[in-house]
Amino acid sequence: MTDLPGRRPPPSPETAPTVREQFQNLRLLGRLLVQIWRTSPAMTIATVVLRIIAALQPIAMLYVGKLIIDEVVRLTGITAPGPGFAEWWASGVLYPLMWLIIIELVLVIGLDIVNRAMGLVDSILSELHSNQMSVELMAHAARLDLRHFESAEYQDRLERARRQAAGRNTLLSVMFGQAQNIVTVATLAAGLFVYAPWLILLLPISFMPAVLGEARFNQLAYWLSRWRTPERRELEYIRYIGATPETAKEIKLFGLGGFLVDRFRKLAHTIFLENTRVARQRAFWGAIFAAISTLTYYGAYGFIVWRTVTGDFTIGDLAFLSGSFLRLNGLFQAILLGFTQVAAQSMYLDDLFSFFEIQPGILSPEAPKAFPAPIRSGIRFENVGFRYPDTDTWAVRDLSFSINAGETLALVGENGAGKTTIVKLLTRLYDPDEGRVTIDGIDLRELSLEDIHSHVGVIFQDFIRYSLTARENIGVGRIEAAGDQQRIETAAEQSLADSVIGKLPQGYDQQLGRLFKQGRDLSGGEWQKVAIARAYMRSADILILDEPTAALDAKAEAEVFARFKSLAAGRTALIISHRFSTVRMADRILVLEAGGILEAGTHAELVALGGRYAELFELQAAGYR
Ligand SMILES: Nc1ncnc2c1ncn2[C@@H]1O[C@H](COP(=O)(O)OP(=O)(O)OP(=O)(O)O)[C@@H](O)[C@H]1O
Repeated sequence: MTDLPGRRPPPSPETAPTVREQFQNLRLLGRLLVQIWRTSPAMTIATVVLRIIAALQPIAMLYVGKLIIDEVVRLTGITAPGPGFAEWWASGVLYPLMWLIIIELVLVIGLDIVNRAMGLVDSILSELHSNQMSVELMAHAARLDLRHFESAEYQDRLERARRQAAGRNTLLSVMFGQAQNIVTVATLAAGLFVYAPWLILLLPISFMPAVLGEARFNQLAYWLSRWRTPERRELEYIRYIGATPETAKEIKLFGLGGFLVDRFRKLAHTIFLENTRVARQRAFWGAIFAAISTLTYYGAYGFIVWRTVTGDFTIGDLAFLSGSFLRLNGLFQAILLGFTQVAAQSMYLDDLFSFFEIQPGILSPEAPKAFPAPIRSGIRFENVGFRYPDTDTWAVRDLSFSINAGETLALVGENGAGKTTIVKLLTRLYDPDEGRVTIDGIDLRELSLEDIHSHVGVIFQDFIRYSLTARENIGVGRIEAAGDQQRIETAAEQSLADSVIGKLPQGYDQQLGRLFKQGRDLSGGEWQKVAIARAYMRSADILILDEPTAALDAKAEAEVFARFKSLAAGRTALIISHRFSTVRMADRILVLEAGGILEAGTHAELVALGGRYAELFELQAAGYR
């Protein structure tokens, strides 16, 4: 289907859910209704009441219409009270007709008012609901594990759920409109039943084929769209890398603009072709099914006309019955369309609700132990083994070491040796598959996550450059203290970010990043100083710096670490760095290789050992000679 590498063929209809499964999806509407009710009970009641009023209007109109016609027919049969309108009026025979016309007028004006009020209530309710959904979605996503965010499958589900949260606005009015139409149909059908019961039987014949046909196409369209989620995310991604300040430099210099446009065009076109194929089939079968229902209508119409000719029905009855049959037919079309929309959208609702069913696996225990502050003995990794989900190689295995209380430990090792993984295990972003990590003998899994996070200050190598003000960029390190200027300034001094902020035209109020107007970008090293200040916002017992100084110049790094050492005095600290000038300042150094420990000791001991550390140190030192 596509000439792009690695692309999958579209799904075959056999793998798609059956019509029955699709009907089952309708039960999700119940959940949706509960949510809508929760959004605003008053608005929900208002829309229901308005719709009941609107639903009864058609039968009332038709019946008044019938009475008017019958009255006119009756009046044509009586002896005229006089030649002019004045005589007719004075005789009083026109009064019933006048009242009937006034009632019809009130019904028409009333419906208009009800419809407008309904539109207003629906639009308010659906916006409120959509906002609430987005908030609940963000809140739920925030509870999930890092594992979820690092998996493509989860990203697909999140993307589908997001689309649903934002795009389900019409579902609400369609669903309520459906209920309204069904009430109208019931009243009209009851009227029809009184005159010609078996006509009712014709109705299902006229609309069933269309319902089933539409249901099938909906499900195809849904399946296609679901199947294409990875491609849609890829489209988003291509669009993103093609037009952001972060990527512009490289895209321009490598001349990748054309390549990206081409890739986007091909992918978008493939999706377009598949969608139009379904749309074309749907249009064709839709026309056939519509013709079936029209034929049925005219069959019934012929029957009613015949019964009127034979005198079984009055002219008013004819108007009432043909009008109500015509409306029923129109309503069935509307219900059909609404049903297909509701059924289609309820499938998408599954995407939304099933996202809420994803549960985090890393949770605080029911009765967490108290965090051992201050730490007395230290942190221990005991035979720790860990594999990333969906991989079969161990990122770390049989790992045992300790970081003594108050000690600064450095981790060194080649790329992929497992350094960042150790940090993720130590902060319980992941749980080990084997062994355990303890603080003062307490397994991390016995502590509350909040405690762990508030006692550990971490800055990762891929820290976030928040497009917020300088103050907020530091304040987010301890969100409860984000308004504490004194604390922010102290953290900035400790990380040397104060000199960076001092040079900004608006100081701490300066918007950083290039995303927003008046934003000011910083150099890589300057961003790092700001990020390190975030770690200092916490009076954390454990400080972790995962290669945060890579972009700092040599002088700045020496200074940052001198401060780090003095601040870390008494605190337990872990640093990861590829620079030996930094590493040698640590109290003890672990050399990692392929997820295990190769060597351990102080700088002097390791150099004396003449092993891997000595070799790597020598290599780097030689570069400076
Ligand atoms: N989210 C992930 N999913 C699957 N594998 C991963 C993931 N993150 C890391 N790995 C793998 O786990 C191993 C250890 O990675 P880790 O990030 O701990 O290395 P590191 O020592 O910090 O490397 P670097 O010096 O490059 O930062 C590597 O083989 C890596 O490919």
